[in-house]
Amino acid sequence: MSAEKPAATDGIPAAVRERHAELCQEIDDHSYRYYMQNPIISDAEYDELVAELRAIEDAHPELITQDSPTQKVGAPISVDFAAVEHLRRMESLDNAFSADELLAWTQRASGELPIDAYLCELKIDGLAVDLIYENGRLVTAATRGDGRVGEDITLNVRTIDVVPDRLDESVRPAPELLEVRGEVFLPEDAFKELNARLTGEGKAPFANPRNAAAGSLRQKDPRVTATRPLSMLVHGVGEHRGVEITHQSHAYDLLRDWGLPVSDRYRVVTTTEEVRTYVDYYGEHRHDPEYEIDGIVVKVDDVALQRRLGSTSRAPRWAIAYKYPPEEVTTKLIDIKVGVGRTGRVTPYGVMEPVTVAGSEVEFATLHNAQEVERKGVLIGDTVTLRKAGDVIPEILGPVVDLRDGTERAFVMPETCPECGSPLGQQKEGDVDLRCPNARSCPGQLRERVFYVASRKALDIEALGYVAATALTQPLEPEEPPLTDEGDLFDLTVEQLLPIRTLVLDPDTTEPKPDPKTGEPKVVTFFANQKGEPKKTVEKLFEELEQAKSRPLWRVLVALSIRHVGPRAAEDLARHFRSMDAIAEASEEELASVDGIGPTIAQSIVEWFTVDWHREIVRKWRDAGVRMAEEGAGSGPRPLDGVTVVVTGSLEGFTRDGAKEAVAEQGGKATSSVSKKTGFVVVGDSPGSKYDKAVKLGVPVLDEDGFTVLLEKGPEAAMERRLPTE
Ligand SMILES: NC(=O)c1ccc[n+]([C@@H]2O[C@H](COP(=O)([O-])OP(=O)(O)OC[C@H]3O[C@@H](n4cnc5c(N)ncnc54)[C@H](O)[C@@H]3O)[C@@H](O)[C@H]2O)c1
Ligand SMILES: [Zn+2]
Repeated sequence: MSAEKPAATDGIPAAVRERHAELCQEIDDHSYRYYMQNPIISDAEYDELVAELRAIEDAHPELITQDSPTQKVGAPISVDFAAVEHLRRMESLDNAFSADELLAWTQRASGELPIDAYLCELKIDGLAVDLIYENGRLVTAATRGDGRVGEDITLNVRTIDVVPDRLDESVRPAPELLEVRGEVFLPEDAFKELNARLTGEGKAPFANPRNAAAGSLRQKDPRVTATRPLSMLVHGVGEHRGVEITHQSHAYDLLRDWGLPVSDRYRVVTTTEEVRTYVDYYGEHRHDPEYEIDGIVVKVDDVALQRRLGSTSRAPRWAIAYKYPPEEVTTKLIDIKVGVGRTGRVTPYGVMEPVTVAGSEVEFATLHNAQEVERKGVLIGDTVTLRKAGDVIPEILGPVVDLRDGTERAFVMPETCPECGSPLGQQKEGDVDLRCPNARSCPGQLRERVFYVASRKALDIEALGYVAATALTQPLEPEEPPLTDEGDLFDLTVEQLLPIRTLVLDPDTTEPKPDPKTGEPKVVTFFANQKGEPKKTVEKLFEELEQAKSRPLWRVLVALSIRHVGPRAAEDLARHFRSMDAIAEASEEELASVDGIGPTIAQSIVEWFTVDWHREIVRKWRDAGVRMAEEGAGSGPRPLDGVTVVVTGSLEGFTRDGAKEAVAEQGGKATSSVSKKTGFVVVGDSPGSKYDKAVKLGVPVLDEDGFTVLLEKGPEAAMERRLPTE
């Protein structure tokens, strides 16, 4: 190739030329690792390198050679496998990194040719595999390799359950020749189990499901592959004889009939707007499939038009991959610390070099328990793959083992509570969790419980946030905190609050936040201003505490932090027993006989009420005027408490206002605009954009019958009546 390179006298700055060469080398190295071993950078970082290379080549097309990573497909092939020449070239895909880029592509394509339909499908993050069936029998399976020649992995692919050895001929006979393309992947759960098994055997775990799938499939010994629950979905046809294929979707019908695994998540659409809807839908439902996806693929459905559009050196012009913003990044796991929660559970969490993923900066990720740390096989000091999906909490997937340098060390679960020093223990034999037994006065547990009393799930006291909870339970000054348990919460006085000075703790880690000016831990007088007068928040706090006293009984129950008693169980208990006393006096059997209350909850409640200081909390709250019983008939928790409902279109049995009143009567709120917080959207005849919005946001949709169920039986029963929206 070097002979083709233009001489240095062509005006390209030497630095650009050098960077170009460096990028080509670096990208080739990463490709080699990715396809042959395990990658050491995330796909997003890799894509950035490629984008930089492309930008240089766009500015200086003379630098482009056939050898550039922008011009070729995939990887070399390993000597561990025999080489197989593909009957038809296996291509890569061009990428669009924004919806606009994608739509520009569809608009350009439809401008050039009379395209009447696009097929949209998920871009599975697995490995490309080529299957060849001759007269219905699987004869070869191969990796993509460089697109022309791949590796023979027939024996390994035969171990995959969903790949038929013989095509099913019950609907139609198999063709003489059929080359099928698809993606092999390891389902998410199987990935987790595999890593647990590997670490249990003292072997290196995988960094993410895609690497695990590749490592499992490209085994020299197919017996090893057979132990890995790989799966496959097919998404294309190469060479074929003895069958006519008119459309991509037609191919999928045939493949499905022949017993090949075809996804049922693809859609054939006719407009650009529908392409966008599909992209948006899976943007919100990215984790519905059991495999990882990194984008969606849009293909021209008509095969004759595909042929007319043809291919570049590495990718078809009739398809494009839209990539979702990356959710997986790599970062350094600096430390593993432990925190103590509201119920005394002590949980390890990873402290990482801060990294931006899915639009937010992530620095911490829970690791649940010591066993989980072991199962994931991560060491302190590892580079790890971190995933943050939407508003889901960030998760460490696994270590990048190839980057270890020997300085990494294993996490050891501490034996004492990080907040109060009490020796940790299991509550029951066989528990995976370790707990701090010092429930009443462990500052960590008390702070978390007080914070929880104020949460939306419980008494909803906005002015009592994490700093206030810290200030009340663990101030720097005065020495005696106003609260030594949550019993005195409703008896606080302004005089108690004003002298308080407190650290500002980070709710995620319980570590002090630094003062940006000094770098020292930040200390505040939370309730008093500089003159020592109460701040606005004090008035608000007392107002909200007053309001909290008349919240429904079930919320009071939740606020007590009885293990296993969340909002749902609390509602069932309140509805059945109607007073705190009745619940406190009920036997385990009586409790367990209530609908929705199992033996675990029943036992936990009885145990809770045997503790003196617990009963004291109830007594003090009652004395302070906190509601301890449902008042009169019909004023109990209603099925739609806290649920917002939007009714759109016309219903037969209700007028617009009638429907709203019916919702309000059951404790719900009828609103007119759909948001993520909407509980249900009820659609009558000719619903409009609200229906589309509900589908887009994943809000459950009900018809009129479902609405009646919602009013009579509540949200849970209504969920079972939700309309399919896919
Ligand atoms: N982390 C690393 O070090 C590293 C190194 C090399 C490559 N990579 C990753 O691989 C990508 C490049 O690989 P590529 O050339 O395979 O391109 P690609 O993954 O962007 O797209 C092409 C491939 O998508 C697959 N695919 C999945 N679902 C499909 C569907 N429904 N229809 C058609 N094809 C589908 C096909 O196997 C096809 O070969 C990079 O963007 C990067 O994300 C990462
Ligand atoms: Zn403790």
